[in-house]
This record gives sequence, structure tokens and C-alpha cells, in this order.
Amino acid sequence: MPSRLSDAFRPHPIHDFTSLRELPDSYAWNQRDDGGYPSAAGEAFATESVPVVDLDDPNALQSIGHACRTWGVFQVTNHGIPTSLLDMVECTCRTLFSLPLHQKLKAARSPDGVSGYGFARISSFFSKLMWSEGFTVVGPPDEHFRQLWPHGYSNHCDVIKEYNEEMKKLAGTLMRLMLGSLGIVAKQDIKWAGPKGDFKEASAALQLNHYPACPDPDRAMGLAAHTDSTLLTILFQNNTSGLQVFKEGVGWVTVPPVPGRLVINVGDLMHILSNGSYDSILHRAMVNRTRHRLSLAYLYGPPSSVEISPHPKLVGPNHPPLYRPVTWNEYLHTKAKHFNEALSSVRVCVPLNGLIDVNEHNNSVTVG
Ligand SMILES: C=C1C[C@]23C[C@H]1CC[C@H]2[C@@]12CCC[C@@](C)(C(=O)O1)[C@H]2[C@@H]3C(=O)O
Ligand SMILES: O=C(O)CCC(=O)C(=O)O
Ligand SMILES: [Fe+2]
Repeated sequence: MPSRLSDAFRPHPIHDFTSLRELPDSYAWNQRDDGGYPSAAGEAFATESVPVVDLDDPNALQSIGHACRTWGVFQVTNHGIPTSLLDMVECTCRTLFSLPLHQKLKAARSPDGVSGYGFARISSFFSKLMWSEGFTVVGPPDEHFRQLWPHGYSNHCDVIKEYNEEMKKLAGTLMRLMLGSLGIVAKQDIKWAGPKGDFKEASAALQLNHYPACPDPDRAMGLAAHTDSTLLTILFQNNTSGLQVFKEGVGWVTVPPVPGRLVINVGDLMHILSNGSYDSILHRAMVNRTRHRLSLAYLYGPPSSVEISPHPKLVGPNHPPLYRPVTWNEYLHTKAKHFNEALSSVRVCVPLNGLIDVNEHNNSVTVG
């Protein structure tokens, strides 16, 4: 067992960074370290804010379409997720990350696995370390949770299962609205949406993130800038701000947590499915000097056997398909290899004499 754990974390020595009084150099980022995205004047005086859509509003479909075209991210209210469930899942997160490191490592993500405790996967693309820890849940959490809490894990399992079920329903609703705004009717136009158009066969991963209070937050990075490899992501953040989204021409815009709101990100697979009409949103998480922060990302995608490609309704003589078909597993691999170049690596090249695509394929991780 110990050799498996040290394998999982070989690239980054395991130490309890949460109790450090000073920021070690290995955690001190400068702008170049995070991809060098310009911090436009907007950052300090951001006048723009991420759209808010009331899901009970009869115009929700139009508002969501507009938000997806202009931002690639929006917040929702009246989403139907009970506050009590959000409180409970936050409590499970808090309890999990409060465990001593040696206990959390009993549920460490294995080198080739997707579920379990670990530091940011995308760390390998950066020379600096991120000020965060995470726990990924794919499928039932029971086995890992039993390692964490030998006694009394079942309540935490129930909370996660209920949260996943509620998220799945909400994700189905959001899919119908996001696609509806492109003229795509889920139950007619998307085979895997099923006869009721409820996307029952969809897959998902739940990512719990913890950003401890940090002695030097201006130089630290919670989670570096990335887009999600999903169709869409539903993000819950506790009462501490940290999420920022990048808007072209504006710069980094903070999405402050507001009770009752959830943040919806357009992911890379939605960008592909919409044939580029919706952009996936580049986002990152900053950290705080005095407060620790929790977030939960519900990463939503198609069933593992389904290939996502630009929808035929959005393709025509003047609108060639911009991307080749990919399954979620294949795309996750591409992301793990090419990180923020993953989308361009599945893009179709358009030479003068027709369409060809240039790609490497490989397959194996299973999310489902
Ligand atoms: C289903 C997913 C989506 C994953 C991989 C796998 C489980 C965890 C997800 C995240 C969560 C944190 C950012 C990200 C970039 C990461 O490193 O892990 C995400 C990644 C992706 O969107 O590619
Ligand atoms: O913590 C956040 O606000 C962002 C988390 C995130 O982007 C992710 O888990 O993919
Ligand atoms: Fe993300």
C-alpha cells in the first residue's frame, strides 16, 4: 500500500501545506506561471458581472442562450436544489478536509484512477504548486469514504448520493435550455437524451475542492486557469469568494458567492457540440488570507460510449464542422496530455481541397 500512495504523489512531495506560516517559493506564482493571461484594466474595476438567470423566468431559455454566447458562464437562481442539501454537502466537505493528512491519504487517488483524494491533477503542467487539495467522486463514494471514516461513513455517502441525483436532474434541465436556445430539441435531436429528453444516461464526476487560508494569497494560486472538459459544470461555492472567469477584453472577473446561486460553466464538449457557438469558459480559483474556501464542481458529460460532435443542425455548407467526434474518455485523455491545447488538438483542419482532421487518438480512463 505505501508504495502505491507514494507513486500517486511522486511528482509533488506530500507535506501538510495547510499549516505553513509563510509561502514557500514552490507555491509563489507570478503572472507568467499561470499562462500569462493579460490582466486587463477590468480586473481592478470590473464593471461587468457574470449574468444571473432565474430558472423560473419564462425567458430563461433566451437569457441562457445569450449568456452562453457572450460569456460561457452564468449563475442560476430558483434551481430547485434545497438549501438544506447544500448545507449538508458543505458540511461533508468540511469534515472530509478537516481530517489529518495521513487519514485523507488512506483514500488517495491511485495513479491511474479518477476517484479519491489528491492535489490538483493539472499540477504537472505548471512549475509552481497550487494552494488546494481535492477529492474526486465518480460513482458511489462508499469504498473511499469507509477508508476516511471507518465508523459513520454512511451518512456522508447518503449526502453525496442525494446531491449527485439532484445535480443530475438540474443538469438535464440546463442541457434542454442550453441546447433549446440553439434550436436543438433534446428528445428529438439528441439520441442519448432518451425518449423523454431527460439525459438519464449521462455521466458525471463530483470534485470537492478545499483552499485553505493562505499566508500570502496575492502570490498563491488555488487552482490554475483551465476550462472544464465537460458539457457543463455546476459549481457550488461556500461563502468565501475565489472563483474568477476570464472574459476577452475585460480580464479576470470575480464571481462572488451569493447564497442560493449556483454557477454554470460551459465546458469544452458543449463548445464542440454547439460547433463553436458557445465558448467554454476559462476560470481559476484564488485563495484568501484568513478564510478557507470550499467548492463543489459537478462535472457533467455524455455516457461513456457516446461520441460528441458538432450537431448536424448547426452544420451546413457555410458552417463546416469545426471538431471531429470524440468520446468523453478520449477527450479527458487529450486534456490530460495537452491541457489547455486539448480543444485545438481535436479541431478539424480545413485545407483548400476539403476537410481532413489531424489527430492522435487514445482511450482508457472511464468516467461513468
Ligand atoms: C471528469 C473529470 C473532469 C476533470 C477530470 C475528471 C475528474 C476531475 C475533473 C477536474 C476538476 C478540476 C479541474 C480539472 C481540469 C482537473 O484537473 O480535474 C477537471 C478535469 C477536466 O475538466 O478535464
Ligand atoms: O473552486 C472553484 O471555484 C473552481 C473549481 C473548478 O474550477 C473545478 O473544480 O473544476
Ligand atoms: Fe473547473
